Amino acid sequence: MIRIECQPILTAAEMRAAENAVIATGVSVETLMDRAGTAIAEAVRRLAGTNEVLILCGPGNNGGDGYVAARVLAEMGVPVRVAALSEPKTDAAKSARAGWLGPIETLAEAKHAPILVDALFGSGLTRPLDAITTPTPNRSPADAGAQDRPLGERLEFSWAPASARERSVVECLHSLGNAALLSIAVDLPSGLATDSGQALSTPPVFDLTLALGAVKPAHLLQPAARYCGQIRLLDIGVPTVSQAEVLKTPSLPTPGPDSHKYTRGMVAIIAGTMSGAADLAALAAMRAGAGYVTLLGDSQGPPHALVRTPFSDQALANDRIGALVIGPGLGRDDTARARLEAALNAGHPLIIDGDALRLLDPDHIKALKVPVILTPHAGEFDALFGKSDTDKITRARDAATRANAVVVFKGADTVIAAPDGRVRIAQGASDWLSTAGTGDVLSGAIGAMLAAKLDPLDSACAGVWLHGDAARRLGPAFIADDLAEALRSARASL
Ligand SMILES: NC(=O)C1=CN([C@@H]2O[C@H](COP(=O)(O)OP(=O)(O)OC[C@H]3O[C@@H](n4cnc5c(N)ncnc54)[C@H](O)[C@@H]3O)[C@@H](O)[C@H]2O)[C@@H](O)CC1
Ligand SMILES: Nc1ncnc2c1ncn2[C@@H]1O[C@H](COP(=O)(O)OP(=O)(O)O)[C@@H](O)[C@H]1O
Ligand SMILES: [K+]
Repeated sequence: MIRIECQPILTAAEMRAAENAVIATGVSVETLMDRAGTAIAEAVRRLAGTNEVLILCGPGNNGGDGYVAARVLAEMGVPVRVAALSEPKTDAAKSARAGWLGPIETLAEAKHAPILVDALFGSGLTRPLDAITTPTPNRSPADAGAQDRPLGERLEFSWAPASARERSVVECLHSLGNAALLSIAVDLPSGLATDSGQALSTPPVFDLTLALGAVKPAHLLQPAARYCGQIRLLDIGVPTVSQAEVLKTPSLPTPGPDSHKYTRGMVAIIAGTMSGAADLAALAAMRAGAGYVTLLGDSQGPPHALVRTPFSDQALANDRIGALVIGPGLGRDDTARARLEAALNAGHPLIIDGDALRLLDPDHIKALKVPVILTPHAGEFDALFGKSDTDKITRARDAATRANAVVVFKGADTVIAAPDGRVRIAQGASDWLSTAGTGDVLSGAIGAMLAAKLDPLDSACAGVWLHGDAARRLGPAFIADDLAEALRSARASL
């Protein structure tokens, strides 16, 4: 089981293409399925201890993985039962099922077990689960005494139309999941759309999801990600590359004997009508490691290390400024517009956030001659780039190209895109980030990275990583001020 940080993220089609490339070298689908099922079995055995395992198998290759895992677990001596939704439909899944010599229960009548393994649907799901008319065998395993049969004795049933007592797949999954001590999803919890991260049906929340061969968008994008629990990758010997990767721990420069405040990087923050937001961005830039932070505009109070200067074109003309943050608490009045115009013309690398995003359009941003990082939340993104039903990765990537800027599309599933098509997706940090001012903190943290001369994509990634790590450290009910302070601990952990 491999941690997913830094791993490539593949869509369902990209994963199929990667598998097909391996198959073209002479490796059969059955071999890949065997590798997947064996890796699942090994992971499950480590977690299950002596507890009984129930594996739910669907009609496709996800179900095939389940049958292989069941066979391998049984060979290892782990108590394991199988419940199926229907007969397998693919050749590989049929052959995997043939390798399982134990009984097969119907999903609708499956008895719960302490360890639940969901191999109903994976990356092939295209419709909601509720639309499935679950066929049930015309002779139930209970009637046939299937539970009492020894391993090795085959039960053959023909599949008949649904009976009146049949329950929906979603209902079965929820009740089996609730009754389990540990629930594990194979590749994805059944019900999720691999590429968009939409929940076609609502699965239960799993404890662990074992991604097969590669991380998929649904492991990280909301709402799907909330159902996955911990995510670990299983290697099935399929080489993968992608322009999209899971956000990694940054490697950041630390001061040396020759460092001084300006070599560490100078960040300027432009204040506006709500100066608290700019204060938060400034504090964040300082705690993220900037050597010199100046706030241009009106604000008061600690920290004393923050250099407060009235806004002026002259203050803005300081050529030591390595990153200029504009937007947090800026307002949208005439003064805000004038400050924004001055900021865009100042020639410094820019982080554009909050209100400033509402005062601009993509063409205007594209025309800028300096590196630009945009940090919109969903509302600001829609206002700037238009609403769309397309998935968040595509939207972020298209926006980055359109504005020729790095786009940090924020949320519980922050997607960072560069104009060249590279994408990084953050693993969910803390839902307690849903509090006022945390976005201001992010813009300041990114400012510190850009001023330290990281390239714009790396700056955005490092800022998002520090922000998420700081939030995780704080636990519940923190406020944005705490978050800015905690960036120091996040940096110290590197
Ligand atoms: N292709 C390969 O080489 C490998 C695939 N693997 C597994 O295969 C999975 C993908 O397999 P599949 O493409 O067969 O897809 P799934 O097993 O995810 O199941 C989808 C199958 O059910 C049908 N289907 C889709 N939505 C449905 C619905 N709502 N109701 C009823 N039927 C529906 C589809 O036609 C498809 O055949 C991966 O998630 C992974 O677990 C692994 O075994 C590794 C090797
Ligand atoms: N569950 C969540 N809900 C809301 N924000 C979240 C969540 N998880 C992470 N975040 C992060 O919290 C920050 C919120 O920023 P933003 O919406 O701009 O707030 P504000 O404008 O009050 O500063 C973003 O960095 C976002 O990615
Ligand atoms: K599954």
